[in-house]
Amino acid sequence: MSFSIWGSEQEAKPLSKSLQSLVGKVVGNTTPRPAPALAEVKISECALDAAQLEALEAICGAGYVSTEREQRIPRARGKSYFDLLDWRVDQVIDVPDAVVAPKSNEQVLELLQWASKSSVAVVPFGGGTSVVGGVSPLRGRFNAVISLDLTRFDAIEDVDSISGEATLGAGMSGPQAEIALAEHGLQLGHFPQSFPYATIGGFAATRSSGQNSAGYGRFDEMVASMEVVTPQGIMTVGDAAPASAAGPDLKELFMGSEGTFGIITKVRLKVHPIPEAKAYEAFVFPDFASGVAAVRAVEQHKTGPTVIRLSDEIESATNLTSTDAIGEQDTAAPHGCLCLTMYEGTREHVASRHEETRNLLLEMGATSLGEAPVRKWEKGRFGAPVLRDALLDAGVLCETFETATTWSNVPNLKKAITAAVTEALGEGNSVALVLCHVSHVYANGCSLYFTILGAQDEAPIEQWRHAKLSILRAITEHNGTITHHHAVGTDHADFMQQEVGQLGLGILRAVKDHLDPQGVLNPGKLLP
Ligand SMILES: Cc1cc2nc3c(=O)[nH]c(=O)nc-3n(C[C@H](O)[C@H](O)[C@H](O)COP(=O)(O)OP(=O)(O)OC[C@H]3O[C@@H](n4cnc5c(N)ncnc54)[C@H](O)[C@@H]3O)c2cc1C
Repeated sequence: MSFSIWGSEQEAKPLSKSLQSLVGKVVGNTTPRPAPALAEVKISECALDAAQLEALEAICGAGYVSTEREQRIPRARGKSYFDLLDWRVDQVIDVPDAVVAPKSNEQVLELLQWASKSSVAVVPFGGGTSVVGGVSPLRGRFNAVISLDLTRFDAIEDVDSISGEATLGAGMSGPQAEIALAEHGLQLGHFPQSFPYATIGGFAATRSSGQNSAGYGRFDEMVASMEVVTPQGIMTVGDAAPASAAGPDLKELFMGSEGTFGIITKVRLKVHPIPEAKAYEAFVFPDFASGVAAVRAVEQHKTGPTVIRLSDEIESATNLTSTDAIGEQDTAAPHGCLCLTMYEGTREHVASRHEETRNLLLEMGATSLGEAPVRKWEKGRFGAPVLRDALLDAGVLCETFETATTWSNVPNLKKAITAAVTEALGEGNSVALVLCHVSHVYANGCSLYFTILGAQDEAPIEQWRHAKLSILRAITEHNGTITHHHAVGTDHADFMQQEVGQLGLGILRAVKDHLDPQGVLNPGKLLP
């Protein structure tokens, strides 16, 4: 993946005519702010001396410690709007002093113990798709910082197809994992939009949730156990048995710990047979409220779609679910809210789940649009983020964020967030287009995922920081979570006390102090 954009340069796409016209209408004139070439980026000096680099090489092996720009620059930022803007604003970028790639638990342990003795911070790096500042190379109170790349944990260790479990290396990307499992007729079914680049370890470290979560659950629900290396030792967390009552579940401590408690090196996952059949159907609802009521009914009656998503009126009208047609008049759902559903499983199950879900949705006010809109969405679903790069190059403010709440609070929270972002950007005369959808559902509530488009002002980082603060305040004041699946990183850390309370924060700090007494693991992330 290229350092300053989503995906590779070959995947980059110019803005389509329809998207240009949408931007022109909503945002007005903008000043282009293109990303620099790698050779033009100004970076921080390497703070490690020759003896330290030698020590690192003795641990990881020759060729697995690098201080080259080509290695350090791509590991300096994730893929949030802040991260992508950082490259586009002329400044010296703080990059990790070295990139190291250990290959075994023993090497990781030795590395963490060396870092603890040598006052060097360690930032675990999976796919680098964090959108919350999770991989930023913060030094904290240390002299130097290294990026610990998990790439060499890339093997499928063992597969128990009778029990439906497989152990995967934490550095395997989404596609690597699915290809390896497919050889055994198995599938994980975790498809976040970052699937092409994000890794198994990253999914666990951030409690990721994929687009098929209605069918297969969140990533944390797929984890049976994990191998974790901390400066204090190597451990396996989670149950060898399918369930256990032996006290609190320790794997929960590491899920969502964002590299601050330990390095996840292997994950034992619950997997299932590759589905035999699929079915698709899209619907339109007259408004968001009736759509939300219907999606809730589907989840509470457990009629069983694998994917269910509902766009609000503005997202439906801008055609956001169809990458190549964003901004075109949506002929499928011109007035109303688009709802996409997909079903996977055996032929009989797919047929019965589809029928039961469709009957319920129709009863609750939906009109069927057939299968074409869902097929289009499925085809383009990993491609949309590429468009953000073109928008940023053109000087457009474009970011996404998410939260979750109970069904009864959905209207209240959506209204509060929309008002907060519109007001915050409006103060600087940047009109904001606020799009929203529901894409992860639970019996008691759902996530709300927002996409924002606006005009960048002359200080775009400060502009978005101000807006983001207003959004987080609106979320915490209106009973949302600060993150449903993007995690905390640096961007949400100041709101962790509101999220878990002072006592809760104390528990997390006590765990950190026990496992990482010198505090070298990912300083500045998760914990304020
Ligand atoms: C375009 C785009 C779309 C996205 N869509 C989704 C989505 O649909 N659903 C979703 O959940 N998220 C999504 N994300 C967010 C991101 O992809 C997830 O947070 C993902 O789980 C990160 O995985 P990664 O391997 O890239 O981790 P990284 O970005 O490398 O790291 C994330 C955090 O985890 C830590 N970490 C990484 N690996 C390990 C490890 N092995 N052990 C300990 N700590 C580790 C890092 O230090 C960092 O703090 C999206 C991001 C982008 C850019």
